[in-house]
Amino acid sequence: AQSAAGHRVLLWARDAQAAATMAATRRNTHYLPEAELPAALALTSDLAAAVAHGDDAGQGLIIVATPMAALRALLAQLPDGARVLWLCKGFEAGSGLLGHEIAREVQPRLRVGILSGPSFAQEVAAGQPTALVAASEDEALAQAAVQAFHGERLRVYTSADPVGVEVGGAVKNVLAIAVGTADGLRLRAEAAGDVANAPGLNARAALITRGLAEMLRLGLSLGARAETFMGLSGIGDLVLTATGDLSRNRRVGLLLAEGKPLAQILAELGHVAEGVYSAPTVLARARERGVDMPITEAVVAVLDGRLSAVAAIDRLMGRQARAEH
Ligand SMILES: NC(=O)C1=CN([C@@H]2O[C@H](COP(=O)(O)OP(=O)(O)OC[C@H]3O[C@@H](n4cnc5c(N)ncnc54)[C@H](O)[C@@H]3O)[C@@H](O)[C@H]2O)C=CC1
Ligand SMILES: O=C(CO)COP(=O)(O)O
Repeated sequence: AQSAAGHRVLLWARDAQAAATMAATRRNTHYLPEAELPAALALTSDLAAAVAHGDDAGQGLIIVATPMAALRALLAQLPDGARVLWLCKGFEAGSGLLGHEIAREVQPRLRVGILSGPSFAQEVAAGQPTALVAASEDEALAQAAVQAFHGERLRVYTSADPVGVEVGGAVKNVLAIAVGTADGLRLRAEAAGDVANAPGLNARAALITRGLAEMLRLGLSLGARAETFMGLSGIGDLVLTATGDLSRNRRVGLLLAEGKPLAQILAELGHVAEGVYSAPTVLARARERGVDMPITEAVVAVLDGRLSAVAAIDRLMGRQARAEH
């Protein structure tokens, strides 16, 4: 998309063979087979060259489009003052940190922001209409993201709430696993011709809405603004990921409901499902702050193999009655 917008884009891949194959075939057959790479897109496996190109003496934009697990190492290699946006969504496993917290820890002199929102990569690559949000405490950087990416097929809004945008992106992945699991149970029940007691469409709407309440509670406790969760990176991405079958996190849930072991699901997926890695850290950070996140808690227990999908629904339904807000 950036090439199409007329920018000089140099795409870095850590694997030299993969970079060479993409340069020759103009396809990324493993990760995005449907898309033809634009002719103007250059490729390299030389990180220093990619960083120098993206930094462009502080005038360019570096976009980190790796899983969350690679963000820390990449940020540490960027020069002082570089302008960087990342696309990854999650809490770092182990440290439990969000992207902007990692940046503050490893490279406080970067100018940082997040590009997030409901955006399946396949649809973006196909030029299908998409709306995103660029979030940064640095207003000029958010505007630079708009300059770079906003166009006929991609609307980019700005936000000054990176905390809210990152919490939304991280928590919606966990909730998509929950909704995928419930939908998987429904599909199984329908196939067996016995839907009595199975979670249906009512349950899906309840999980999305009560999940949004969990996201909001955690976000507020971390300093986010409430209105961010009503936006593209909150409810927008939650609806997309929880209900769209292109979602890898939703697919993890669908397969958990079939009783498949998590290790097998992840091996077959071939892509990252960030919710699997974020779920325990979301829960840990929520507990630190005394925030109640029962759906997240159920997802963690199902992923750990401590609770079956059916028992998770029963546990959520069996909770004590309370006020909605
Ligand atoms: N695929 C999508 O529709 C969207 C994904 N995201 C987020 O973007 C991030 C990346 O997602 P995808 O690209 O879809 O995942 P993916 O699993 O499909 O692809 C990951 C890519 O990162 C590379 N990679 C993995 N580990 C790396 C490392 N240590 N160093 C350098 N490169 C590494 C892989 O080779 C591959 O090219 C995730 O945090 C995801 O939540 C955000 C919006 C949409
Ligand atoms: O973040 C996404 C869409 O906005 C992609 O979701 P998945 O990682 O679940 O595929």
